[in-house]
Amino acid sequence: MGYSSIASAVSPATSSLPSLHFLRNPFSHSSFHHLPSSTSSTKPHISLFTTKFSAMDNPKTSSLKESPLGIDEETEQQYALHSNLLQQFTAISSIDKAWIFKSRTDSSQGMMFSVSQPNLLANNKRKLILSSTVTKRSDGSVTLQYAPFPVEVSGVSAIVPSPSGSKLLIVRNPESDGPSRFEIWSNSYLEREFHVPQSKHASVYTDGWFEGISWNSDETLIAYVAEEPSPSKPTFNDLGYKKSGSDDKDSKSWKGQGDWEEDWGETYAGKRQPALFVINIASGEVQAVKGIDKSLSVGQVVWAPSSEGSEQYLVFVGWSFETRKLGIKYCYNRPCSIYVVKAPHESKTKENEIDSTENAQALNLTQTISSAFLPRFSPDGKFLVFLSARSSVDSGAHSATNSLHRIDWPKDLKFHQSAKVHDVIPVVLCAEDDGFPGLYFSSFLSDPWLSDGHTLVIPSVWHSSQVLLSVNVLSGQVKRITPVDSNFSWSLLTLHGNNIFAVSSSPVDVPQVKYGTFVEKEAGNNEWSWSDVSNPIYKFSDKVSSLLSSLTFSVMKISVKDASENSTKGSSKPYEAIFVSSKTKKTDTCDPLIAVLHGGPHSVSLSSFSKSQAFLASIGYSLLIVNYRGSLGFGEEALQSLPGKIGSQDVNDVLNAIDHVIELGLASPSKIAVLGGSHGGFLTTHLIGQAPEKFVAAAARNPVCNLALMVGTTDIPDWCFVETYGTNGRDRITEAPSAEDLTIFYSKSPIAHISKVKTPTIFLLGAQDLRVPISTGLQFARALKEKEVPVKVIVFPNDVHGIERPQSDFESFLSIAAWFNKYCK
Ligand SMILES: CC(=O)N[C@@H](C)C(=O)N[C@@H](C)C(=O)O
Repeated sequence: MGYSSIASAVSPATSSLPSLHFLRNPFSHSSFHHLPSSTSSTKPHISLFTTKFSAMDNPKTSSLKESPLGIDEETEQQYALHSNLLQQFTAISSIDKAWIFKSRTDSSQGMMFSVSQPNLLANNKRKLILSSTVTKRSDGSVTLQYAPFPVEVSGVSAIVPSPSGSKLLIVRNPESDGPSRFEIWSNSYLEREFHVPQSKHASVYTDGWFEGISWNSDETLIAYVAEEPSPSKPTFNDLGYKKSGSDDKDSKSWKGQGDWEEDWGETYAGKRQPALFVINIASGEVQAVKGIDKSLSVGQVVWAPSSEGSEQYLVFVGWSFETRKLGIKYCYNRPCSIYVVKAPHESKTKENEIDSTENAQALNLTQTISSAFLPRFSPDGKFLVFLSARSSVDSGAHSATNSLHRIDWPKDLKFHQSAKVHDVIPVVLCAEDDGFPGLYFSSFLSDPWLSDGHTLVIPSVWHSSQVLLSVNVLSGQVKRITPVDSNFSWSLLTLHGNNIFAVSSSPVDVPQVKYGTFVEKEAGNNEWSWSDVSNPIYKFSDKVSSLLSSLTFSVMKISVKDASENSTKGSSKPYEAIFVSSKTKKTDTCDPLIAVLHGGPHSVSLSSFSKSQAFLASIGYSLLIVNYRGSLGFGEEALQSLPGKIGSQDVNDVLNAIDHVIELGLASPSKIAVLGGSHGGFLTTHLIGQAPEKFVAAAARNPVCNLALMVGTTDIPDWCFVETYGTNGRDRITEAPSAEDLTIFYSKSPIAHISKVKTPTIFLLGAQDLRVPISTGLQFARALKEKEVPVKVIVFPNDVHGIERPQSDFESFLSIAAWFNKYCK
């Protein structure tokens, strides 16, 4: 999710740990240094309006001096004042993943942590691996002994241990048109290395959505998802067209562009056709899986259980589309199904070629449900469990409450399209006060099972926190297994048997690794017990530590103001806001307040650690992070109350939450700023138009300011219809909106209120954003400038919707701090 809606797990860290670059270890490659696609450019950002209008203000209202650098003196001072602190926050590492391996001895096991840390200078993320040994003490607790140093891994796109833990697959994706590299490591040596050329396939998907990399049970084959080779392009030379078939490159010919093909939109630029492949790790032979209709994009592949001598099958998710591919990032409303297909096997034909075509048509196992993804087999292979976003598909909302399902797997491998789909956890419409609000998650561990073989452990959003749940997939019983009295957020790292490693954090507490185990009490009264274990990277700056210890947070319930007789029960229940403030009240006056608004709108701000928010709180702001109705984690009725009412219900929920803290004496009405991205930017720019007296400063990151402009240029025009009209809007979706549609889009947009805006506003815009194209933010900023409202715009030329590249993120929050300090202190 974007815009810190779900902050990543982060650990205390130090930037002074040595990084070892071994020439030949599993994670480094001497000749190939992979950078995430978004990190390759070092071009400076373009700050619009910097010459004529100084770095920020309108010329008529500002008397700021312009420095030769194009930065005014005040901004320079602010940058100098806060940049070092922001760097210290930026340097805090995140614990991204962990793997636990089979026992070395009865009491100890090997474990590996993957940790990342932004590298501002290189504008990429440093990835580190730290090994450790877990030792179980007689009292049931564990200790972790880490290797003395982490190892930096570069150029690695995916790390996937084999089921037995005796082999490790390392995938290195090409930067441009080189091959994809597969390395198979065994203990400490490289067993095999294969280079798969672009003519076979382009990059392997490691995006967390289409991604699926799966070892078969005897560890001889790996199934994975990769981009199909690009379609051939016409070649021309000085005589005209060069007939196809000749791939020769010479200086006298050139490649044309060929037909344009739709891709999957935001963050998937150029990704058109994820397809299935299997590599044999003895021979390096790569086969495309046959029998899958070309109209399907596929992902999330796993091997079906197999017995010796029987055929092997693959289970995967397929996404189809009608006339165009609509953006898929953050959009769970794209219909998808689970399929089964025979895995390719090598049988020699007359011509001695590998043939894997017979009887190979993929079968859709979930035709009765509009969405089925994240397939996982039970350890005994008797059933297949999957998640469904059918509420989202059926309503058109981009994300909604999920449900969990089960199919019994046929022993005789005779598959039926009409396989019975059992409901394990249905969609929760309206939760009892402290009851389970429904399932909200979109990724699983590859092996999420407790030792009984039928209980899953999953993370899920529960109001403003992420908790861990156990789900018995036979009985449908759901239990919250992280402490009920904790309002921290938890994420799952790995589990083994009934032992869980997780990370827990809060807005004012850096992530802490936790160990959880199942304590068997009297019959039927088993409990989970949680303890702290040492963090993989444990040192961070004393300054950050002391600033964080001066902060506190609470989760507030806010009563709904506009509930009517027609409102559903779920939409009349209180929503929540996370309030972060200084522990000590220094004077009679309150600290200035920033209302922080997530995007989506069907996303959530979690009670987890976010570096940028902690930085703003540390420099003297209280934060009110509002989970307005429509957010994930509060049941389906509350979520579905928003589509059709954007720009009013959500705006009023935020104003109501702000009034709540003012009434409690926690904020001063004259010192309120607002900050949000995407739909949170829609709210930010709406609020300064609809409540112009309320806000003294605003910051909008890739904001939706004009739906009438966005609808024709975004990768998700359907979103504009559904959020504007509600579920009925699905019938109006078209590439050619009518004049009536455009009028309604305009009237529901922040731009409709522009004449009232007077709040100084900073805009942070990613020029590569396909979701909310830069034109909508620029139009609003230019209109404000025309009205002589103080405006600053920073455009990040190589950033997409999330503006997450380290230098862009750093400059964004430093500039937001400077802007707020100028107008809101
Ligand atoms: C579905 C979607 O991407 N909506 C955008 C307008 C938005 O608000 N995006 C969220 C997810 C974000 O935080 O970027």
